[in-house]
Amino acid sequence: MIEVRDIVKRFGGLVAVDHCSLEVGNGTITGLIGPNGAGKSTLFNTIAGFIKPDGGQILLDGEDVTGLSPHKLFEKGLVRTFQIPHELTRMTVLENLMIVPANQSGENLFNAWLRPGKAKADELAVRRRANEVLEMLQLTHLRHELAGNLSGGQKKLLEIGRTMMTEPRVVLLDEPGAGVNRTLLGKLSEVIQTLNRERGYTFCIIEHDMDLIAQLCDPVICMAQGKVLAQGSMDEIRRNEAVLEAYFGGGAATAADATA
Ligand SMILES: Nc1ncnc2c1ncn2[C@@H]1O[C@H](COP(=O)(O)OP(=O)(O)OP(=O)(O)O)[C@@H](O)[C@H]1O
Repeated sequence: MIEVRDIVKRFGGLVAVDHCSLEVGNGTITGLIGPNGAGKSTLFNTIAGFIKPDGGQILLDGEDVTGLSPHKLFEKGLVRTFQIPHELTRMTVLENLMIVPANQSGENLFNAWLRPGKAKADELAVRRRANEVLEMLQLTHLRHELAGNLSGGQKKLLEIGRTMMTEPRVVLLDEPGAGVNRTLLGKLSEVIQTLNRERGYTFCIIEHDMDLIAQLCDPVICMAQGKVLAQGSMDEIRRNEAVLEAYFGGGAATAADATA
């Protein structure tokens, strides 16, 4: 689904992504791990169009999409989740979902005036979709709550919910488990797995919580110093010497420690 070919990204003299090549297979939940500063977020932002690479190519389903804007990539079905922006924290959970669909003709004042019936029908369809998403995320009881009042885990669910309003093909998730309690983490994994199995979403997930990665992801790709160091199942990654070296710099730790 995504092919990263020889991507390079420099910040001044620092090479954050260094001739990195990897693939995210269609229908997979691919994990991206690696020590701090390995270049994971920079690569993510490059794939999602927020950063222009200094070299290399990104292919989406075989099409060269290198350098396209996030907006164009979004239209092509590639979405990167973000923290709920500050302005949206003062809107309700339901409103946060309803403002996502870009092509809702009701948004256009002229359209609403010329074709009020169509705008109304679109709004109803979006509302129905938003309610389905809330149901699936078990957030229905919070639909009129301000997004800013949600817990960290509920906000993460809402971030994923916002991607579900547009039926994307690939979702890039940056640390979905960060700051989320165990109960909601279970819910979050369940939602990701359901979207993957039942709706065919492909996921690429950056995560430091190795339990979550082990539970969700196959394959797992480990980056270090801007490059891919190893790829395989979580079991293979746990046993990989180069991965250990990257995490511990040759210390006496075991592979289990590196990925625990
Ligand atoms: N905007 C920027 N300007 C300058 N340097 C940057 C910028 N963004 C990232 N870097 C540097 O690029 C390198 C890779 O950073 P990146 O955030 O991609 O790593 P990461 O693997 O996501 O790390 P972490 O797991 O800690 O989030 C780091 O050395 C970082 O300091």
